[in-house]
Amino acid sequence: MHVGAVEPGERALVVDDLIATGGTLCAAMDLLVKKCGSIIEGMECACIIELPELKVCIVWISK
Ligand SMILES: O=P(O)(O)OC[C@H]1O[C@H](OP(=O)(O)OP(=O)(O)O)[C@H](O)[C@@H]1O
Ligand SMILES: Nc1ncnc2[nH]cnc12
Repeated sequence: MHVGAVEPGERALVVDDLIATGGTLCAAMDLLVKKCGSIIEGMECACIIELPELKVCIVWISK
């Protein structure tokens, strides 16, 4: 993620191409909150492909 990628007042959509354990997607969300949390109005995430055999269910809560 580049410095200044998200500016004050903007919304953020985090997209990962594939979700396996969800670790990468959660880490990206955590990074956004850590760096820009106080200036982001809304955050959502999405993935294109999931691996259903892993039966992953993500509950991400901003810390
Ligand atoms: O849900 P997770 O368990 O975190 O796994 C998903 C991540 O794994 C893959 O990336 P990878 O680390 O293989 O690198 P790549 O993007 O270069 O393929 C994929 O692109 C996701 O970003
Ligand atoms: N279990 C998995 N299968 C395929 N690609 C992956 N990328 C990360 N985890 C993966």
